[in-house]
Amino acid sequence: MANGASEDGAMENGVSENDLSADEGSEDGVLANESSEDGVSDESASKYEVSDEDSSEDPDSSNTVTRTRSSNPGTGDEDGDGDDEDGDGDADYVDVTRNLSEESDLSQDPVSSPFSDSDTDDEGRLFEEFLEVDPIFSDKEVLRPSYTPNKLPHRDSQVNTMARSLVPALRGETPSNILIYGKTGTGKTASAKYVANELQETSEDTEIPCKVEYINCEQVDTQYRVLARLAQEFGRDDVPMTGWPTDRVYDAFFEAVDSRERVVVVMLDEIDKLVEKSGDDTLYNLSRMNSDLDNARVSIIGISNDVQFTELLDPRVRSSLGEEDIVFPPYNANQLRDILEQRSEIAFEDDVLSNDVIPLCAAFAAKEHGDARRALDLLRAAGEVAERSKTDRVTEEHVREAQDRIELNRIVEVVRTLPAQSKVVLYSIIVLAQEAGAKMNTGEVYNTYTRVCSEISMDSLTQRRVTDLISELDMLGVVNSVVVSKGRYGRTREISLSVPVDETKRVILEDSRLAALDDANFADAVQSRLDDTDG
Ligand SMILES: Nc1ncnc2c1ncn2[C@@H]1O[C@H](COP(=O)(O)OP(=O)(O)OP(=O)(O)O)[C@@H](O)[C@H]1O
Repeated sequence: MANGASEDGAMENGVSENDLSADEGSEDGVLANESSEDGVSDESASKYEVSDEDSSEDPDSSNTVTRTRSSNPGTGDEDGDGDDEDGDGDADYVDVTRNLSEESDLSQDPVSSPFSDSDTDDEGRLFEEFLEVDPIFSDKEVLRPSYTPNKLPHRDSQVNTMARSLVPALRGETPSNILIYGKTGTGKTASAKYVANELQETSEDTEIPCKVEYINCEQVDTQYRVLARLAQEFGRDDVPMTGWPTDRVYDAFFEAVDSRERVVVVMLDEIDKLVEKSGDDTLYNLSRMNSDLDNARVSIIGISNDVQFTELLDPRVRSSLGEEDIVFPPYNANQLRDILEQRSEIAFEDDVLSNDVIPLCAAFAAKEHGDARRALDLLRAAGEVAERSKTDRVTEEHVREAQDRIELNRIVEVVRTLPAQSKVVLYSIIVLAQEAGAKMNTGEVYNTYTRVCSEISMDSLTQRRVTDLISELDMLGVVNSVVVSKGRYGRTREISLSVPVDETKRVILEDSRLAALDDANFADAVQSRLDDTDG
């Protein structure tokens, strides 16, 4: 993940050099989770929160970031569709005893190495050079999203609430439906899967078995596919993934599930995707099944990072689905530290992390939105940076470099996926920034934009539309645009670039429609434009 960084691509990251050194007297010191516009300021960074309270109880889950997630424990098949999305096979519970002793042996015993003779030519020394360094990771896989931990610090109350709602299943009764909300990386899936595993294991000793079916609705996103998947899981292998009338698929699932006494919990992760794509029919049908079933009982756990999606539901579905709502608030820096500490004990060799590393990773992730996935990614990336620099210790500098690279990757992705017109607007801003100084106004951008458009024979938009595109670029964090007062000359919008020039330009020019700009020279045009403005 930490690739694609250019030498000059290092960006100002949000936590200052002094952030941690200022914390020496504080045992629990973490960075204050209050950020200035460009990150945690030096001032705020020298104040440390030691509170264990959640930094934010705000369940505002407007964040709709989605990603492919971990696999179903033991199967590697996250959505049950036969694919192993993360390609990790069945790596959810990895063997924590695995270590790199083989590599260490080689590195520590150069005599036994086939390349140990100093007279041998340099060819073949490639790996030896890397092996000479003591390993940093003892098991890197546990830092990846595909690993499901069996302890989840700071999620006791959510886990207990889930368990309380599901315990009737162990008595053969119908458990309440549950809706789980929270922003990305707040442990919703990890907690739900943990509870599901415990439930299934406990039910092995009871008369009536419980089965939890996990479905990721980002992949299985229509009623047909959900029902077909469920029918197949309950033994109806003959149900195709397309082609039957939906009623027939429903009947197949109904009969299969009701063929014996049992309790089935259908866990629909990213449930908002299902509802957005194909409405609430699936939820309606699943939630009214119990009144017709003779032997089996079905309940639903829905997981979403978009709290708004319930507005799309029929009120009957909404009330039946939301019998129990559980909110997963973002983690604060203290909580992320605990999560990282726990994971790092398995992931890293002893004593390779310097003291600042975990607090700094936690502080960066808390400053964004309390995302544990992000914190774990950063810790892993920092370890990889250290590994590449062939040191045997991960330091604060490695974390900062990893953070820069992650941030740069984010920007590259944002720029790459912009529509062509936005890329042209951004390119115009880059041209102006390079030729005429960091700050510019909308008129200057528009004039350069029309020149750029004619250079590549692209229709140009109106100035009003271009102003809208600049605002969108501002929202994406690619440019900074502020309205400044010019006294009696009124107000004007001042625009500047928030991303590294070379890297951004490179990504824009990858777009074949804009590639011709590589050779174009706008310096004269920009200069005459500025002369006009001055005049
Ligand atoms: N309390 C915790 N303890 C240990 N690890 C955690 C905890 N919370 C989250 N994680 C880890 O953080 C990563 C993201 O968690 P998870 O996938 O459960 O988030 P999520 O809320 O479902 O996110 P999304 O909405 O993006 O799907 C996983 O690697 C998970 O193991």
